[in-house]
Amino acid sequence: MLWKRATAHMAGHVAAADPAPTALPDPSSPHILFDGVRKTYPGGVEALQAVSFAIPRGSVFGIIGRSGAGKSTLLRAINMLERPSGGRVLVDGIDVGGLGEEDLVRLRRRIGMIFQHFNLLSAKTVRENVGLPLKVAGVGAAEVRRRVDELLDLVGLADKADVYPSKLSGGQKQRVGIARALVHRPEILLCDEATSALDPETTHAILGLLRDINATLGLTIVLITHDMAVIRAICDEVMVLDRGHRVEHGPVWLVFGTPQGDATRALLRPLRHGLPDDIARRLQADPPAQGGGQAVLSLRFTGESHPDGISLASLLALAPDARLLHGGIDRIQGHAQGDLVIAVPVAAMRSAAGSRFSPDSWKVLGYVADDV
Ligand SMILES: Nc1ncnc2c1ncn2[C@@H]1O[C@H](COP(=O)(O)OP(=O)(O)OP(=O)(O)O)[C@@H](O)[C@H]1O
Repeated sequence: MLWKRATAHMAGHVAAADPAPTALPDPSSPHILFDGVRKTYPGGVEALQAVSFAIPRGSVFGIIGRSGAGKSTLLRAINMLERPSGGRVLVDGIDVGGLGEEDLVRLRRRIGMIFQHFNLLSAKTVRENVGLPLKVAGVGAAEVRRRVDELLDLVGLADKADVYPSKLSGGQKQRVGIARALVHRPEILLCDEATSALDPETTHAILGLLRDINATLGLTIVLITHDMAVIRAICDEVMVLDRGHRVEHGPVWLVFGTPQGDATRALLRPLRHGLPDDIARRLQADPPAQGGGQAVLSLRFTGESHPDGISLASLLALAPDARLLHGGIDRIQGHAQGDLVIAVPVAAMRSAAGSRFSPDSWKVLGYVADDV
């Protein structure tokens, strides 16, 4: 089905140099499967320690972890740029570690790859950069031109075909990288920190392009990043890697809403709405002895009990005088989740505690004597 969709979209035939799959894969089987994959580098660094997980066909799958977690090693094991020391990587059920030279070349044509620093040849034009892998594969000049034109159109660079990379912005360079990665009509696209060198607006545009490509061509996209905002923007599932271990894996909304491990919580911290510094400085552990004052509460919504959003009426029912100080609710994969910091008069706390309104969790952060 994938090949049908890709071919229909690009409105062309598959050139002789393209690898042709012998049978259509079962759409419900994992596209890529890691089975106890280990990697020990010379010198004894254990970069991957018995990592097992599956990547669904046609998904956008994110692998996240801190620097040195083993992300690149894991990504590069999919096309055997990095050979595992143990375990297996299966692509369409085939153990890619057991492939001979020719089959490996074929496999690598089915797996496109883009990089943080684009890896373009500065002495070649955009057209030449994109067409080079086809030329190397022995595809005729007319077919190369036709295919390159299609791809430049797809990535929005039709007017830059004869320009050299030095005249392009970072985002345009990455678009060239994406076009080049798609020349063999791959079924899988690997993205190695593809947006790390780009500004936020360009990152947004490139992530949008990747999502479009995933939807239009049906490619499975596997990306590595250290930025949870990238995962939130385009991934269906995320796997968290820490010191070579798989520590968490699931749908993005679930991992964001209910992170299980310290590594995941640390990666999510920049996206959470914690207590603002100016309020933190004024917080006291107990209510003012003279009476009055405000309790500062943190409410957490994981997306499980209020997936359709947080009712304002129920917030008011919590305490009519409650004030929203800080916070945010995101909608991820149809689940409303986030954190709200509110102030409630201490006198109203008893009724707040008895309210029927229930965030997924809440706690009293402390008290302030006066209005915040
Ligand atoms: N060729 C190599 N030889 C020896 N050690 C290596 C080699 N490549 C990677 N490592 C080590 O393996 C571990 C995992 O590296 P890897 O590049 O996979 O991590 P990463 O999560 O991609 O990191 P980053 O986000 O910094 O790129 C690190 O401790 C790294 O120093």
